[in-house]
Amino acid sequence: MLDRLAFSGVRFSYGDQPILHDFDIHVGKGEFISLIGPSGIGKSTLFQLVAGLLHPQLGTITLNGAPMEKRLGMVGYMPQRDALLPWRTVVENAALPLEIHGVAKKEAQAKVRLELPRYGLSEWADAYPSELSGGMRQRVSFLRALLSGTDLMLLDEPFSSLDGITRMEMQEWLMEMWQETGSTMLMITHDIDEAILLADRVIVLTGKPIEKPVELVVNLERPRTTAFRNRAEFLSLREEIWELLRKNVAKQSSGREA
Ligand SMILES: Nc1ncnc2c1ncn2[C@@H]1O[C@H](COP(=O)(O)OP(=O)(O)OP(=O)(O)O)[C@@H](O)[C@H]1O
Repeated sequence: MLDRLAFSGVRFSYGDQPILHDFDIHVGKGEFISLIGPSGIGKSTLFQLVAGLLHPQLGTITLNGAPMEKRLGMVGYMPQRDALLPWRTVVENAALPLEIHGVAKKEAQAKVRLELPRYGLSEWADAYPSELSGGMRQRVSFLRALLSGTDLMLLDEPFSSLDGITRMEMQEWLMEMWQETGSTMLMITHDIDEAILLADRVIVLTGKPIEKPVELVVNLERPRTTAFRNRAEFLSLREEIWELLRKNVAKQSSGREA
């Protein structure tokens, strides 16, 4: 089967600061991939390359096996903070990508209203972002990204601004949405437990430039709940990822001292 997304031999640098060197990843259709790595390693740069906002200096990025120059609009993007427009209601915010694609306003908003129940937002259709909780705002943001008409979603630390309890609720909710929609998801997170709980594979990004990402398969059945965190397989994966990250941080700080 064709990869939904593939990086082959990708090289990218900002001036003389190398970020990726001969970088390969392959993401299958419908997979959930978590990307984890230390701050500043290049995770957001990776997303900008996927979205076509940046271009590799060498190598290729393909969607469904085809190299695409213009990928903007072919991926849905959910940022760390919801970036909802404060002067638009829930329905008006979520309908935005449909309107941009030329769907008439009335029709776009009717489509959004049909979706709201499974986002737990039926009662909030005409509310403004300032009236919503953080979790609700992120659900609107997710719906908006999904309505951009693609099944390839980039989630950039989607729950980092939420409190611990809401974050756990949202993780379970996202797993349900992923299973319902069959979307392909790439999620950046700094949270090892979140990375494992949600993903089929965790890709650990280390090194400067990032060269050979370490990929760990999460062999836990689905559906999963946050209680899976206590399982022996989960704990051993967590230890393995932490070891990889710790080694890398230690290497970087000894490099700085040298
Ligand atoms: N437009 C740019 N021009 C020059 N350097 C940049 C640019 N954007 C990012 N960088 C640098 O590239 C490196 C990787 O940045 P990036 O934001 O991709 O990392 P990150 O892993 O997403 O970081 P964080 O986890 O802190 O969000 C950093 O050292 C950053 O300072």
